[in-house]
Amino acid sequence: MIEVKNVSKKFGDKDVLKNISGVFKRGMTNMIIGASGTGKSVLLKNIVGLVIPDEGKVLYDERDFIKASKEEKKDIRQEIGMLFQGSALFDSKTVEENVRFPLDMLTQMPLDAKMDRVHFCLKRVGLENAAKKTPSEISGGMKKRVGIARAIALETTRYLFCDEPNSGLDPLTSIRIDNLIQEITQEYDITTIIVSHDMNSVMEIGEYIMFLHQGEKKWEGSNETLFDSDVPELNEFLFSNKLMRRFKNEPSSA
Ligand SMILES: Nc1ncnc2c1ncn2[C@@H]1O[C@H](COP(=O)(O)OP(=O)(O)OP(=O)(O)O)[C@@H](O)[C@H]1O
Repeated sequence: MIEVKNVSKKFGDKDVLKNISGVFKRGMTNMIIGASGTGKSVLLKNIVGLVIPDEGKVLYDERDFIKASKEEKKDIRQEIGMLFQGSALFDSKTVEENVRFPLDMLTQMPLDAKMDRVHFCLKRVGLENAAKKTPSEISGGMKKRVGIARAIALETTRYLFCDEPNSGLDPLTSIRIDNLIQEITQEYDITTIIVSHDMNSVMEIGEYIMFLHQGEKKWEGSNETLFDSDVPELNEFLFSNKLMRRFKNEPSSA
């Protein structure tokens, strides 16, 4: 579980995050959603320690990340897997070398054990036959899978952060990636936080959703309750496209 308590952040005189609190539970796909420029990525950066909040706390299973010693921070970082926007793979390395990268950087494991782990992770994401390929030889969806395999390569992974995991993917591949992230979250009992403005993803896997608007948390809930809200900013966000407006105006056939 990750708890964010009263987090605020200013850049210059601009309040980018205003007193944000929320609980991201273990074994659940938690999402931070909102329009562009509303503070989603800055909140994620505050959670992972790339940005230090001006005020507030970030607790990793009760461990205060901001106040933690260097050693404690190192321990927490070993438990974090990141799936970056655009996958961020090394083009010159093979798929297998990309997945091995965190093991090379952060562990003293013998090579045999590393390779076993790499192949286990590649198998889990359905890429056991692509181990020797380079990123330029595989599709966008496969690259995301490599990114997921790399994010869970460390056996210590307890937290998974995904920044726009579906960017650049077609809707069907996006849903497959969403489902894979959700399965892995449940299977390994990970606390997953996904930053997204993809409504398909939100509806597919948004078990806990935090909606940000201009740096403020305006709503929280699940994909089950998303459409019951009377928060104008959320409704404006949800019904910003024609398809959703049509869905809103169609009487239910149920
Ligand atoms: N390092 C920084 N210095 C100054 N301003 C910043 C910095 N990082 C982000 N901002 C500003 O903070 C605001 C929120 O940015 P953020 O990247 O969190 O938005 P976002 O909701 O993730 O948007 P998008 O969906 O487009 O990625 C923006 O106005 C951005 O310009």
